[in-house]
Amino acid sequence: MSLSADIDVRPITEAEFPDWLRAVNTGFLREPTPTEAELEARRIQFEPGRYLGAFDGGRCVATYLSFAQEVTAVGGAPVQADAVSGVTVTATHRRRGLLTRMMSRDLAEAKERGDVVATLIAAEYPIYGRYGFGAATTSTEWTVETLRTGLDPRWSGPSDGARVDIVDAEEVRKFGPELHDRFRRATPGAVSRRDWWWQVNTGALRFHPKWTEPFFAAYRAADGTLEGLVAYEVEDCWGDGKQQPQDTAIVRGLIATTPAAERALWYHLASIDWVTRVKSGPRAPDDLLPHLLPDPRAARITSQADWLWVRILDVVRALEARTYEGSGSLVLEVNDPAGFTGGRYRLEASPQGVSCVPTKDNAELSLEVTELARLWLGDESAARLAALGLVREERAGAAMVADALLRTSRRPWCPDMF
Ligand SMILES: CC(=O)SCCNC(=O)CCNC(=O)[C@H](O)C(C)(C)COP(=O)(O)OP(=O)(O)OC[C@H]1O[C@@H](n2cnc3c(N)ncnc32)[C@H](O)[C@@H]1OP(=O)(O)O
Repeated sequence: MSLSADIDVRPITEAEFPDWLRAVNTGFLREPTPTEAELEARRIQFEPGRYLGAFDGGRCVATYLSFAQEVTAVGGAPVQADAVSGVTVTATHRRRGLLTRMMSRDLAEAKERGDVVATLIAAEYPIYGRYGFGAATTSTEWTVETLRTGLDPRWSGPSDGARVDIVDAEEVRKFGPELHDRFRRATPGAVSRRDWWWQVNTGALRFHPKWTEPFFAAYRAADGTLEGLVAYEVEDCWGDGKQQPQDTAIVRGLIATTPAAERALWYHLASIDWVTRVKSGPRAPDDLLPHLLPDPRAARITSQADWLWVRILDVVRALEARTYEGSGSLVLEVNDPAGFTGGRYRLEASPQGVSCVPTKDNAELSLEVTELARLWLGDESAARLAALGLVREERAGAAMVADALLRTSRRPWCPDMF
């Protein structure tokens, strides 16, 4: 067995990409050898310096990649993020510190570059807290029993001049990116999508053997403005004796820039003949969906879990990038064992503006950088973290002040997996 120190952790060359991808597939327990189609499709994204590998002898035994992303802060500002993905360590080399070596290197480079945060979607909860990441958004999935919704069974589209139309993948590639840009800039926690995302999700780049073309439906307001898009597939199922269709519509993604678009697209899904069940896919925990239905109990929560994880690399820029609904002042003592952004800061904020500056004043709330990430987008409550012993009030009532400042009227949401 090689010691971890004998294993070289470094950026891969493009020539090493096939071996690296084989290691990714091995780590994610997929068929190891990539097809030519997968190799070509994934190679498009390759960025020298941002793809790390660990090599034992000639073999790639661990993988890690990062790419530039924007995550929307509370209030709509795009924040420069180091998005982390493709993290694997082959089972033969686990628990020897390889992830720690790759992560330490990448976060140091992100800090050096000036990224404000790092982001990822965690495969398992216990992996990333030790590196300063905190779960910053929650994802909820519903299953809707369409026959119970109480919707008018004769519904055939919006009645105010707006339209829902089936559109082709090619059209989606044209208008989707601009619609998504409007959507994500208005949605704290949402992240930017690369052109590659649209290619893969509309079938222009096909490498997954099980990928099938979904249906796309777009919503246009009466004045013609495109305000929503849903991609869904339908699982065909007929009841005993073929007397009753029982199809399930599975939503791959639904984005909308207005509540009217959201309503019309859910009504569309809940009104498709043969479809008796709609699986919503990942939504915000305070999504409008259940309450858009006359009988909200027709929508049942089928899963709820942490989704986007954030690692704050620059406390001042992260806290100054967002807006605040309340007014107040709070001294935070942030502990960052990795040394990127720890310190004592005075946050002064109101709907009119914010300042966050290093201070020598007494701390009022002490917390790890991990917990600050959980609070940053407004999804978590400082009072709850205090009750859990995860933040400490140095002044009585400081957690309540933090909540009045940091919490938001709508919860953040990241619809994407990356
Ligand atoms: C953003 C993404 O890509 S998410 C996908 C993550 N990848 C996977 O889940 C694929 C399967 N798992 C793996 O490949 C590996 O187990 C990894 C990448 C999760 C961990 O890699 P390792 O090299 O084993 O981690 P490393 O040895 O650096 O561990 C550092 C510490 O984290 C702990 N740790 C690592 N993984 C886990 C885990 N899954 N659960 C609990 N603790 C963990 C280790 O025990 C160690 O703790 P210690 O410092 O107290 O001893």
